[in-house]
Amino acid sequence: MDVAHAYSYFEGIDLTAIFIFVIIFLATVLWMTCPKSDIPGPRAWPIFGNILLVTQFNSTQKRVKFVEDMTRKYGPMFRMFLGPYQIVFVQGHKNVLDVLSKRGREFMDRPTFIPGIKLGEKVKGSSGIVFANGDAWKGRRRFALQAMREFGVGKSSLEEHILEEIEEVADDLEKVKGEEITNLTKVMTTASCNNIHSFIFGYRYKHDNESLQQLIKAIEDIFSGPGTLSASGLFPLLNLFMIDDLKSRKEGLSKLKKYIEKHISEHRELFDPDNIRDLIDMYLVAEKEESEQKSVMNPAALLASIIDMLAAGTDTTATTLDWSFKWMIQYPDVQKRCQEEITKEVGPGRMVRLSDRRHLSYTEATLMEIQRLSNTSILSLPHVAVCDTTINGFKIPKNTIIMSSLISVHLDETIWKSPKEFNPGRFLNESNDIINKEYLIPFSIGPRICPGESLARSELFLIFSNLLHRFEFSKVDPDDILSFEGVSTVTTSPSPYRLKAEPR
Ligand code: HEM
Repeated sequence: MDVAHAYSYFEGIDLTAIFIFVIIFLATVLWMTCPKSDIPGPRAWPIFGNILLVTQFNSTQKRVKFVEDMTRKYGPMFRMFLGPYQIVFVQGHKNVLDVLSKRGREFMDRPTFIPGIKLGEKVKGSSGIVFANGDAWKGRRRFALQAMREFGVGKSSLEEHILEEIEEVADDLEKVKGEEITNLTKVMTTASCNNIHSFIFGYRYKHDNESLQQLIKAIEDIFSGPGTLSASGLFPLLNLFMIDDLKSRKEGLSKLKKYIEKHISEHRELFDPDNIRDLIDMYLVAEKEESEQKSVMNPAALLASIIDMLAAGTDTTATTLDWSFKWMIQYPDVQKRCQEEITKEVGPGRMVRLSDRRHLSYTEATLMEIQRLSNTSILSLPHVAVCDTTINGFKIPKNTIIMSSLISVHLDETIWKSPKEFNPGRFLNESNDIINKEYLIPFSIGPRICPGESLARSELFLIFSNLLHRFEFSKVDPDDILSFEGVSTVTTSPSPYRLKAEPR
């Protein structure tokens, strides 16, 4: 067709009208395919949703500020879309307790359909506890709690292990007495990893042991990544040019897997049903008993559950301890009052034991205040709506991902007077009894509440009180200005700081 012919072909057709029609058609298609929601939030695009914002949320170290900015724009309940998946942020004690506890069963699953989560489970070889749902989750979680009762919390063997650990931490601090310490995080990570290690594998390492340091490095790799709601898990091409990559998490998981595989095969070889030594032996018993239910207890699930417990139990506890001493050097009067209480109730000649806890209310209240303000896990872990439901009048379709802001409960002005102030006294009444426990939820609440809570609380209490008993912690220079804004990866840790420890 020559040009003259082509021109005559369009003669009589209004090209402007066609152009407008095409634009309207495309705009309608775009509008119809945009993810929609009842809940306020930024405009989401077809296919991608709010991928850039989600990436920003994952990679920003100032996650608290990110959530504050979004709240200012869209209100306390807002949403973003990771591709087609809606993520709803729930804030304030009323809504958070409703979602996690009162109607916890409606929101108790994990979003295992998210590619970032699937990828992690693939590396592990199975789901363990943290990202399992249904009967598999229930069975393994029940097992972990039972093992903790058997070998952990309340058992003198675990207390002895923790006290041994504290002796080694004290030796480490003694070696640098009066000098500037900038790596308290490392000391605390070593201690908490060793504690959980002794519970799972039946023994602990000396601090300078190479295997222990490699184990810690693997756990750090898992926690330094973007977390599970990763944009690059959904669109792997993004790995090429975004910081939001999953590489370190994958590497950490593979290293942990290798380490644990070696221990499991050793346990299988030496297994003696009349001498159950640790969590792995217990699992081998359960595995045999549950042979009918291979989907719950099987070798891959054992391995994945151990990875979960090692990873979940190390970084969280260490980070809380790291925060604790930062608060203590900022508030020397609180530190002094804890020390006076410990000296009065325990005396100078022995270590603090778990049985001393009920006499050390002020020290206990101080740890509670530290957890309230430190918020190691600001948004808990993702949950998912298991059915169509509502939150605070907003429609929540099945499979909506829910991020419950634990920090918003801890800073809720309707519960706490001057919530940003550090004041352990808010957890004590006039008779020195602990109060206001129900609104302190650093371990979350409801069906998914952290199964390691009792173990972690024992560790925190023993390490914190014994170190205060032995050492005076202070700023290196009284003029040092400390920031209490956290740095977020998977957990939220204190920004780097320096301190010194002098034997008392
Ligand atoms: C200070 C220390 C700790 C803190 C602040 C903490 C906090 C949390 C939080 C907020 C969750 C998410 C709960 C939810 O989804 O609603 C969780 C889950 C979990 N934690 Fe901890 N945790 C700590 C120590 C531990 C320890 C020592 C263990 C080791 C046994 C552990 C094992 C787990 C496991 C396995 C889960 C997943 C539970 C499930 O999905 O059913 N945590 N933790």
